[in-house]
Amino acid sequence: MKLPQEFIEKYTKLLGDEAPTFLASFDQPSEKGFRINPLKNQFRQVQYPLTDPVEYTKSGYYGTVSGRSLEHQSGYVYSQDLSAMYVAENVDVRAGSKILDLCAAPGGKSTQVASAMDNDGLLVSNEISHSRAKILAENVERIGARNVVVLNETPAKLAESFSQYFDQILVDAPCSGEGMFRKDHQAVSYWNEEYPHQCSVRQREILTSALEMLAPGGSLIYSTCTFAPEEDEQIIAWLLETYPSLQVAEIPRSQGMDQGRPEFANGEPSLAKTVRLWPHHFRGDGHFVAKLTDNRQPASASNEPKKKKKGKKKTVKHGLTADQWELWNDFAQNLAAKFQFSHADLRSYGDHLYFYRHDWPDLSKLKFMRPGLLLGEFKKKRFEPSYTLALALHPDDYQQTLEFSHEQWAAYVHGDTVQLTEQAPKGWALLICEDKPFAFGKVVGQTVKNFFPKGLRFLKEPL
Ligand SMILES: C[S@@+](CC[C@H](N)C(=O)[O-])C[C@H]1O[C@@H](n2cnc3c(N)ncnc32)[C@H](O)[C@@H]1O
Repeated sequence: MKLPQEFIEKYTKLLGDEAPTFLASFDQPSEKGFRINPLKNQFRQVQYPLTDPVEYTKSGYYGTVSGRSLEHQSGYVYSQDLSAMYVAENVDVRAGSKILDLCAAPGGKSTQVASAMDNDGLLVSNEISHSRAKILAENVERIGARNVVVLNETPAKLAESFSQYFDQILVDAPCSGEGMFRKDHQAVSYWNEEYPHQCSVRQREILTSALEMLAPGGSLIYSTCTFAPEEDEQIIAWLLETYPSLQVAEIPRSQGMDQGRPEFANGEPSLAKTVRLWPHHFRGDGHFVAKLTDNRQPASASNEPKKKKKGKKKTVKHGLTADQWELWNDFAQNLAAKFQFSHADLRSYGDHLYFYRHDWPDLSKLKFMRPGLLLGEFKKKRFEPSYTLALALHPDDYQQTLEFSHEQWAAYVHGDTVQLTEQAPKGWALLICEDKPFAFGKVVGQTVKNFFPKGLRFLKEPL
């Protein structure tokens, strides 16, 4: 690969004797990884070998998965770079955690955090770019979590609504992407000597908003996929100087992971607790990760803002009409107990119905892609369950199921109507292939009408 001359000179100066191996690593092929998804039933039953686990993760494996496989479509696997999957492992998931992933698209880290949360607490997954936020929403939907809200906001706008709200914030910052050079040759063409500095200005802005949203006693995980000190150790040094309540936390390092380099910034010794994944030492493309904890006293019950006195009962915005409630209940009779939501936990936006817990914060002033789990759509006098809901179900969560062969699955995801060999009960059926729920279909006689979302249809990979 032809690297920019200034890049070669910069890293030759920074790394000395090590520079030639570092620079040569850009000509090595990228090694691939994927994660399996514990939110799914029988989540280890996938066609991909689980013989080579990634030791620093709970659900990562070395190997390649196809984006056009049953496992990928139904959210059982997620392809992810080996260094990227280290980042979210450092988020502490606790009971009732309130977590923000501020720069979240396409969703590698959000899906990993959501899988670990096991539908408990709240994950707000945000992306500033609308087109990327759409992809983020699709990826989040596939994994079948019920506790994720997908927003499309600027960090500053979010900070207006979520002052000191989150106990964990992940900032996987937009960066100069030097760790992407191997995979994305175009990333090399964007690079110039000034680029890391320009990125660092934006990173400070993003972090300023992030810190406004961090609850006292919470933690911030900051990561980039670049090697530039301006965007890595120097950003952490700036955070420590600007926010005296922050300190760098020790995070576990596995084989091939290096300590951060205090000498790349102001020499502050605690910068050695940050972690560098260099491509010439580690099997991934490269990352920088730091965890900072805030040592202000967490708000206790006694000093939390007092609840407003009882007065007029607030009407829930976007509550359901009586007709909508009845249509939903007709459908929900077929669902397992964990999907019997109370009226207060449902919201309708236009004709769309969402599960959104009443104790989650008000989103009405924010741009959202997915305000909670999309359950379905009201159409005239009927309720149509969503694809997203199908992906959040286990086979025994819905009464009427239909087992499809792999060929029938391939036809369905391509958008075809599927003929059955015998009659099945009329109405909605949860479609299942190899024990994996993958969509809803509507049965009429011996035909399953296709409700696979048009924009997601695809041809399965050639065998
Ligand atoms: C490194 S990527 C995030 C990758 C993601 N965390 C994942 O694991 O899939 C950084 C993201 O930050 C977004 N971004 C760009 N400018 C931003 C800004 N000013 N504030 C917040 N996010 C920004 C980009 O659109 C991009 O999606």
